[in-house]
Amino acid sequence: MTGADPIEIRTLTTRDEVGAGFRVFLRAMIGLPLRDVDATEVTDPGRFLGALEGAQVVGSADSYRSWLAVPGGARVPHAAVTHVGVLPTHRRRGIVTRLLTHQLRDVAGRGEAVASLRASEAVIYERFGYGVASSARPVRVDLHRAGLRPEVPAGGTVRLVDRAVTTGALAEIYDRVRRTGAIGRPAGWWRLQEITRAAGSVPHYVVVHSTDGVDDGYAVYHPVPADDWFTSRDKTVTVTDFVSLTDSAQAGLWRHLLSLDLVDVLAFDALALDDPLPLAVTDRRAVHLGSARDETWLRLVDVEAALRERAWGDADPVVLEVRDPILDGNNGTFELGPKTVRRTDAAADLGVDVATLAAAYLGGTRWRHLAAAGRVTVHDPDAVRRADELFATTALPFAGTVF
Ligand SMILES: CC(=O)SCCNC(=O)CCNC(=O)[C@H](O)C(C)(C)COP(=O)(O)OP(=O)(O)OC[C@H]1O[C@@H](n2cnc3c(N)ncnc32)[C@H](O)[C@@H]1OP(=O)(O)O
Repeated sequence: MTGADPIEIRTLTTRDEVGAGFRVFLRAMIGLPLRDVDATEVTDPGRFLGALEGAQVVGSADSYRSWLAVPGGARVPHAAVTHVGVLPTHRRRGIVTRLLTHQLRDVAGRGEAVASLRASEAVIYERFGYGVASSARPVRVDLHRAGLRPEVPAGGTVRLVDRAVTTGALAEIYDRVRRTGAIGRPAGWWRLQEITRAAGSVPHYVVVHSTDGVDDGYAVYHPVPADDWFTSRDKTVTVTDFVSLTDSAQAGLWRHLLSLDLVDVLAFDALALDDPLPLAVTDRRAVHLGSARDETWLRLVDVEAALRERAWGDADPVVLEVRDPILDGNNGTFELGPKTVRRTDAAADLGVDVATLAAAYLGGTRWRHLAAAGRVTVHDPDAVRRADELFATTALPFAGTVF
């Protein structure tokens, strides 16, 4: 065995192996509850990668097949990367490097043009070509001070839904989401929500909104356990999932949540940085905006395909040189314009690594800011302005899904 590589990277195939991979992730994360879950129920078959030392799984990297909504509304085939972990006994030996490199090639082979993840730490994933493409922030609303302004639309009707019948109804609404940055939620994701809620002692409530008889939004919320909910003067309700397909649904759901009796504080886990809620209340200081944090870490797995899928603003073309140290097929120079995306031999106006391009791809990061940070090689200063116009979007990207 001298010289043999003791670590093998491969797809975990059996139920036992996938379970072992899932437990490696939970152990690596330390603080996540060690749930007694059948991992095959909450993962996509054939996508869970393991690092094996003999028969023992010591590292994990998984993904779901999904889609990503890109500027212009197209949905690009997407790998939602998750369950990445290496046992504390096996760290800093290059295991996750091998897993994530293997995974990127696997995702490319499946024809998925992009991958994204939520990062436990901000220093892990850039080396693998991921960049921060969307941000989010928590928001708290003081319900004793916040009232909706009279101009806010009335909204439609809201009904409380029994938890037992929710997943199908919510998935049907969610599947119509078009916002840039939204991702498809696979069956395993929905199943994990059900299992997590069922395992806890905290009640979860679901309200569905309809406009003219058509369901167009929903919210999932739960009380934050207080020592004594009955007498607490700081009763907080947290909204974990807020989906509105229309302005009517957004307003109707606000109306419901802001008028809950008993509740002192309404907390949203994560809202887009440009969410209009602060604009809709009479007392602006009743809405406390938390710190922005990275949300989508995006990887362009097939740069050319990803660039072709998104819509562009109106500006003269930019010639962009892209460097990708892992997926060689992405290296090259591309002409980008409202009517063209093509490889070219022309001299580049700007040069970036693939992670920096991912940060700009959904319109959530400005080229002039990236250039100011030294992350763009600028051959033609005017191209920075043109790139900002080409990549601009009306709304900031936001996913609103943790996986
Ligand atoms: C999408 C998700 O699932 S997010 C959850 C990610 N998982 C976790 O955070 C669980 C806890 N952490 C872990 O399991 C591991 O530390 C991992 C998975 C983050 C890294 O695994 P390792 O096998 O130790 O990484 P590996 O040895 O391949 O390191 C590659 C490089 O990244 C660096 N690196 C890896 N993790 C970290 C970290 N947490 N902080 C700083 N640097 C890191 C290494 O120093 C190394 O740098 P180098 O190439 O310059 O030497």
